[in-house]
Parts: sequence; C-alpha cells; structure tokens
Amino acid sequence: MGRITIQNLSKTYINRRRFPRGDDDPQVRQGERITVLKDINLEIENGEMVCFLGPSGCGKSTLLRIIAGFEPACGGVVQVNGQPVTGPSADHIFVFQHSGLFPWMTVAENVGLGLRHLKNHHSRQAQVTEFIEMVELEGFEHHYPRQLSGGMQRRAELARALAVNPDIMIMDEPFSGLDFLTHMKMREEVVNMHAFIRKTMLLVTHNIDDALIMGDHIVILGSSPTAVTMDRILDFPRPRNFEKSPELGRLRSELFLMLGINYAV
Ligand SMILES: Nc1ncnc2c1ncn2[C@@H]1O[C@H](COP(=O)(O)OP(=O)(O)OP(=O)(O)O)[C@@H](O)[C@H]1O
Repeated sequence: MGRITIQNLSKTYINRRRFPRGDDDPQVRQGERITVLKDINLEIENGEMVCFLGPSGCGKSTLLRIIAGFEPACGGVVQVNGQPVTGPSADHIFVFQHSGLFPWMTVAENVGLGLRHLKNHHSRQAQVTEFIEMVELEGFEHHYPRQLSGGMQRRAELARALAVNPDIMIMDEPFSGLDFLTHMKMREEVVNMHAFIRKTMLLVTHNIDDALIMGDHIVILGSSPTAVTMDRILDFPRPRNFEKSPELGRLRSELFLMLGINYAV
C-alpha cells in the first residue's frame, strides 16, 4: 500500500549565511526565514503515478524529501498509509537516484541488493534475472556500472528499484542528462513498469510532456512561497497521444501557460 495524505504542510529554511559576521544580536543571528512550502494539501491514492511540475526552486525536491522522511516538516502532517512520517523508511519508500548503483558491484549484484532477505540463492538469482530481463539488460549481468551507457545505468537502477519492491517509489528528475531517444525509451519503460507493478510513484519533472504522458495525477507547484496551483487526476486512455486526443493537447497548452510559456512548442 502506498497511500499518502498531506495536510497543511509547511517548510521554512533558515538562511544563516545572511547574518553579518560578528553580529551578536540574537534576532539577527537567527537568520532570515525562507518559507518554501506553505499549506500544501494533497491526497495521493495507492498505485498512482503522480508527476510534480513547477518552476525551478519552487520546492518540488523539498516536498519529496519530506514525504521520504529525509527532512522534517515545520508544520502540518504527512501520512503514509495512515501513519505519520517521522523519518526515512527503507521498507516502504525507495528513492531512485542518479548514479545510485554501487560502482564496485556488477549489475546483478546491485539488483540483488534489494533481495538480500531471500535466503534461497536460486530463487534470489531467478528474481535478479527476471528484473534484469524486465529492463532489457540481459547479457550485461556481469558488467560494472562504468561499462554501461548512461541509459543502461538508469535501466539497471530501475531493476534495482523493482527488486526492492517498495510501496512508494520517488524519482527526482529521473531522465535528466539523457539524450532524446534514451529519454523517450526510459519514459516508456517507466510507464510499462508502473502498469506492471502499480505501485505509487512520485516523479519530479521539468518536462510537461513527460507529466502528461506518464501521470495519473499532475500536481503543479507555484513559487514564493510554494502552493499547489493545479491538482488534477488524468484519466486519458493509454498509450497517450497528443494528436489523437485534442483534450490532452488543450491541457498541454494550459500547462505551458501556467508555467509561464506563451507558445507551447
Ligand atoms: N537545506 C537548505 N537550506 C536552505 N535553503 C534550502 C535548503 N534546501 C533547499 N533550499 C531552498 O528551498 C527552495 C526549494 O528548493 P528545492 O530544491 O526543493 O526546489 P526544486 O523545485 O526542486 O528546484 P529545481 O527544480 O531547480 O530542482 C530553494 O529556494 C532552495 O534554495
């Protein structure tokens, strides 16, 4: 289960670097308070693919770090499956990171990390093989990360995430730095993987098309301080196609406008 409830969430950072050196005034020494998130309310259903969009610096990563328990909130509540988040939970949440593979381990060893609990060597190996096949990396089981292309490394990371089998998978700009075709391929793979595992996935992206093609639910955050400016369930049929679905195309133009771009490209 991966149901998330966020109520009146707020987050303030203190910019301690702002006080002048040697200033002993306690108020000044407290530093300038920067409110990043204010009154965020969201309901995320189990199994949803939620795409977060918003201008740079609006607090998308901060929000995901709070959900993952890496960062405390300053106000409000975040609950996962009805339980308040009080810290990181390796059992429930997997944070998909760039270069998250251990460089001294092969692809199979990296993927196998998530299956350490399986005592039977043969069933563990069988599952490692299954996940590696799922991301089409068969033949590269014994390669080290440095021997893989950027796209293959991301696929190996996906296989590792699948092996961990978390309730919630968090992906912060998972396609950044990939070339156009690899980006498209990875996007397709994540959509297929999600359709297969139906786990809750939270994905931060700067790419409106990614959000529209992938998301069951789109959340747009506005800045200064960040509030939810759009919270919308997408029920367009899949595979999604802008040419075949004029409504999807209209929503695309609307999102471009909301994010300050007048002419959708
Ligand atoms: N540890 C911190 N201390 C002080 N300020 C911070 C800290 N972490 C983040 N911030 C500030 O919080 C704001 C939101 O940062 P965050 O990384 O969440 O934005 P984002 O929307 O993910 O940005 P981007 O899209 O550029 O990755 C920024 O103004 C950032 O400077």
